Amino acid sequence: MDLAHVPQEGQQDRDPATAGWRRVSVAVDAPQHSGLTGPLDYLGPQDLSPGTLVQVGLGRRDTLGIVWDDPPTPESPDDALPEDQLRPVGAALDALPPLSAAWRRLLDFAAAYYQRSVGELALAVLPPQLRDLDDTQLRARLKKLDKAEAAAQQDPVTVAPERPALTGQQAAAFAAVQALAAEPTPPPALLWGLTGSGKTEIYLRAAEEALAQGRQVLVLVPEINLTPQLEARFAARFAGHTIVSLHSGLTPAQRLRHWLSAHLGRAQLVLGTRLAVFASLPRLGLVVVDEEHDPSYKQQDGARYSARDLAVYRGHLEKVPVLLGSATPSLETWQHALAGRYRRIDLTERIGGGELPKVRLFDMNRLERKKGVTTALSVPLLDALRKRLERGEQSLVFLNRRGYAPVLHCDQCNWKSDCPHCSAHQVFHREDRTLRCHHCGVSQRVPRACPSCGNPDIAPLGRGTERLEEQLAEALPGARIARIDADTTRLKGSLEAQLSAVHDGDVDVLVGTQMVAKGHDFRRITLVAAVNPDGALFSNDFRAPERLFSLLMQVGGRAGRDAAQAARSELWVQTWYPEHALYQSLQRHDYEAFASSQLSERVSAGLPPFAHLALVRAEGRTVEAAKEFLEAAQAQAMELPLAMGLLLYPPVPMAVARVANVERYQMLIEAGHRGQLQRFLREWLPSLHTLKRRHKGLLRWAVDIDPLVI
Ligand SMILES: Nc1ncnc2c1ncn2[C@@H]1O[C@H](COP(=O)(O)OP(=O)(O)OP(=O)(O)O)[C@@H](O)[C@H]1O
Ligand SMILES: [Zn+2]
Repeated sequence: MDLAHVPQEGQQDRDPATAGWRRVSVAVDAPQHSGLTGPLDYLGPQDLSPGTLVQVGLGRRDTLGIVWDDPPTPESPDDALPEDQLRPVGAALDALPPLSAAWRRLLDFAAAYYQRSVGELALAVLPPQLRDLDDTQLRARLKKLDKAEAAAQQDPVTVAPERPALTGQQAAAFAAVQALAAEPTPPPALLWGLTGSGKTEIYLRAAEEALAQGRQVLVLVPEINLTPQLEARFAARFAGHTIVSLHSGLTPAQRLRHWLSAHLGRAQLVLGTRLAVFASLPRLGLVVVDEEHDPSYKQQDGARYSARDLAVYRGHLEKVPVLLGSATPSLETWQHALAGRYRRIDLTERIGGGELPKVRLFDMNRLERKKGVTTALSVPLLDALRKRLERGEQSLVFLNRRGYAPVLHCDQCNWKSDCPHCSAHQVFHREDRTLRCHHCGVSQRVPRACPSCGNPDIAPLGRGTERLEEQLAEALPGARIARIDADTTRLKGSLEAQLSAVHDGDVDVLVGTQMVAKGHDFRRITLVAAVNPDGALFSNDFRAPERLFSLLMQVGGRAGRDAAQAARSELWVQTWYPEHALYQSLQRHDYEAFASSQLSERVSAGLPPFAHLALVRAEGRTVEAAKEFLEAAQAQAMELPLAMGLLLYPPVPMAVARVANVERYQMLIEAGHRGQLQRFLREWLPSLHTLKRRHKGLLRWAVDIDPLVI
């Protein structure tokens, strides 16, 4: 039943205050499972423009809504409630200019594509504080914003910022970007450039151009905290301009302020993470997506959108250029470029003649195997590290696993530190003597003896960054060793402090997870070593090799950025499989060869970008609940004519099947055409809401379109 419109007592007697009002549609946060997907009809004044924020009643509560576009004329009069049964809208937030038609079309598209209700998505991407303010309070906030901006205008920056002369290649790339911007409907562009080839300078120039034309620029980055340098470079280049950031680390008040500044057209530059793709920008002129291949552009809960893909759609909608930058583009983007749908712009040389590090594939099979000897730090690697120390150069040791050891183990009874709530081990963290589950977060003190047999000799198995740091300290006495991972950077500002210690040369050997791989412009690193990267070669996850290749290229790209040292820069890969095609391409820095071999595997396996996937996940109190729901859902799907030609795989447990005592199952759907998949889902998914009510042990289900991990 349409709860929003249950006529309240007395409502039929039309209030004279609403005389002459008309039918308006309003997007409200009605979650999908209530069965209301589109905007709802209300009564509103004649002059209420689409995009205005209004208070409306929804069921028994009041909520914020957005006036959407004119309600469609219903096909039959029965489809719409008669006007005298519609509820009138409440107060409007008039202080705020309406959200633009382009913004509403972006939301319409995203909601339809990711199978969410438009109101739920639209309200979720607005700053949360907007819901709590009335028009008067909002006016006060706007006044404060005016004051702050007037104060900033007081000391205008007069000195023009320094900017380097472009290299020949950069000049050509920039000319290509300019040509793109001049087209009436610019296609998206892939800026494919080696690490350290000066991509950022191209973003800066392109931004300058757009700003000069009075347009706004949106720059998306994967994780803002990991790239303080990029932010600093934009801030330095555009001193005197209004730059705001949008990401989840802001306080609610900051987020509202920054959002307002963008919405009012005052912020000229918006730098943000994936959620910023939904920023309201009335004069958008350019979108940049840095490190476009990065998995963090994909939202992992709620509406699981890809900010990269939505950025491309937004560019198309608003006819503005979208620059996708990467040294190792996602295979989706690469394939678009190969097919000519995206324009490709290449930067093939490092700035200042810096060379890419020489890649050494270190064959672990050649090591003498002795029990108890650590293989993470092979003798030749330690020698190489010592050499750097003697020369006063820096090294980076990369291991994508935090903690001390992934598991504690008793070799008498074979006890392992399993998480009681998840199908995963608890990771041993030595620093605070805890066992912690990285899936559900549960943590406990390390037991003194084996909880199962009492053996006091329980030992860590395997190695994380914490242990690696300890082993390095033993092997390299006197070396200044630092570690950067999610554990050492929990406190606000600690990452920045640690990064600047590296930049200032206060660190000899840096140990870290993928956090150290991202765009840091370290100048003194001449050796990068990946000590144990093989795991991804044989993963079930078809994207694992792609991620490993880009991670290694990216982390290797931290070495040799200073031309003077580039010649002796090395990337070491300790591997049991030196002949593997992935490593062979890596050794030649040959992304193209890697991409082409991956793409041919994907063609034959029927995987993206040649097929389109959707994943339905179900979580239940029991395995049966989750599994049976998906089986019933599949049976319903089979009845639909639209399922013809689609592949519906049988439900299977997720890779980590149990998290926090919840059993997780998933079911994959594969289609040759995007449109076909979309039409099928639109028809099928609504029936799952009803189905859920019949499966009592089912906690929730969700759909993930274009899932990153399957
Ligand atoms: N034309 C230029 N002249 C001199 N220095 C430049 C020029 N362009 C860029 N640089 C400098 O070269 C270094 C590398 O450039 P930049 O960081 O833009 O590369 P990138 O391709 O973005 O690298 P990554 O992908 O590794 O982040 C930076 O220190 C930058 O300031
Ligand atoms: Zn757990």
